[in-house]
Amino acid sequence: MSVNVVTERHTPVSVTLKAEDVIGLVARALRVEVRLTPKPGLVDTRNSGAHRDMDLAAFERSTAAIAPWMEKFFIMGHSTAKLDPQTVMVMLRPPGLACENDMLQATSGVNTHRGAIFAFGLLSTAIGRILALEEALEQNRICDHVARMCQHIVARELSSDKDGKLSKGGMHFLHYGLAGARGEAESGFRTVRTQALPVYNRVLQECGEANLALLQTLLHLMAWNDDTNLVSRGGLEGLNYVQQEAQKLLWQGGVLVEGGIEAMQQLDDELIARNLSPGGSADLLAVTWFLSHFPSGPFYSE
Ligand SMILES: CC(C)(COP(=O)(O)OP(=O)(O)OC[C@H]1O[C@@H](n2cnc3c(N)ncnc32)[C@H](O)[C@@H]1O)[C@@H](O)C(=O)NCCC(=O)NCCS
Ligand SMILES: Nc1ncnc2c1ncn2[C@@H]1O[C@H](COP(=O)(O)OP(=O)(O)OP(=O)(O)O)[C@@H](O)[C@H]1O
Repeated sequence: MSVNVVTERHTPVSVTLKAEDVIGLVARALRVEVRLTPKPGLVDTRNSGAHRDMDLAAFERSTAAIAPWMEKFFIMGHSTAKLDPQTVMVMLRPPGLACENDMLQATSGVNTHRGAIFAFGLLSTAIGRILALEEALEQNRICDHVARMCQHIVARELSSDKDGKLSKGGMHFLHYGLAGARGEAESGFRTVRTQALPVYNRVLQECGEANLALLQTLLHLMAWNDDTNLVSRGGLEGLNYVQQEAQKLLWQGGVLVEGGIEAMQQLDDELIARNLSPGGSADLLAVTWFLSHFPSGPFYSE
């Protein structure tokens, strides 16, 4: 199957998308995200953000360990294309957990990419499914297939207290109605489609610098994404603080004005001091970069 894939410079090139292309694109998305600097509270080339147990090298090892799994997700999506999408979701759990396990092996037990594995496992499966169904490989269609696979996942996994105790994600949902990574996937990455991709495309077109476009997109994600990582670390107060600070910076022009990069560095220092890390927004930034390589296509209602 031949599709138009857009490079960083947004030059459309015609390629044949195979499993190894998906592995390569996911690995690049994770590396582009972690190396982007300065990211407030997150691991980057400037520092390890608010994380005492991980660094850039751990992210590199983790990326190398999880990228090959994307082929398995892709093949699984391809070979189960005739099955009901919610059945596919059930089948994804064992390889999803095995991939998490490989990540933990590579990082000596540190969670570098749990959220990212969830998002990219679903995206790789959706791409395999779309190719098997001979449908168009477009952003909105890929997200629509993710949404269908994840239908009812929030209600099923976050509303019930299994064995009488709620998970961390379950607590966030019960106390604050925040559905985290599952909610974003069930909505077909709504925050990415409606906030992040439009900002990324606009800034890239206006200034032609991918790094600036990514940093400005990260600020938008931090301003509007209900990141449960921040709630885990700083409660609702921590989430509100990061959203308000990111909104303030955006009002001043974000990284696109003079002094914008220095302001990001200051926010980085602030988040480190408060032990806050917007890991969910970092995951969605990588998803944005990944999806930007596909044509948008028409919108599908849920
Ligand atoms: C859903 C997962 C991520 C469970 O995690 P948890 O209960 O801790 O959920 P929670 O939403 O709190 O956060 C997990 C991670 O998601 C990311 N995240 C947090 N908030 C958001 C958000 N709003 N949007 C996107 N990502 C987010 C962060 O990186 C965070 O560390 C996942 O580990 C899981 O269910 N694994 C089982 C394997 C599986 O079913 N895989 C199938 C697809 S591969
Ligand atoms: N550059 C990055 N720096 C830090 N976290 C990131 C980065 N990119 C993505 N993340 C996401 O952030 C999550 C890790 O955050 P965190 O360490 O707060 O989670 P945790 O293991 O649940 O918490 P804790 O460290 O308090 O036990 C991962 O799931 C990962 O997907």
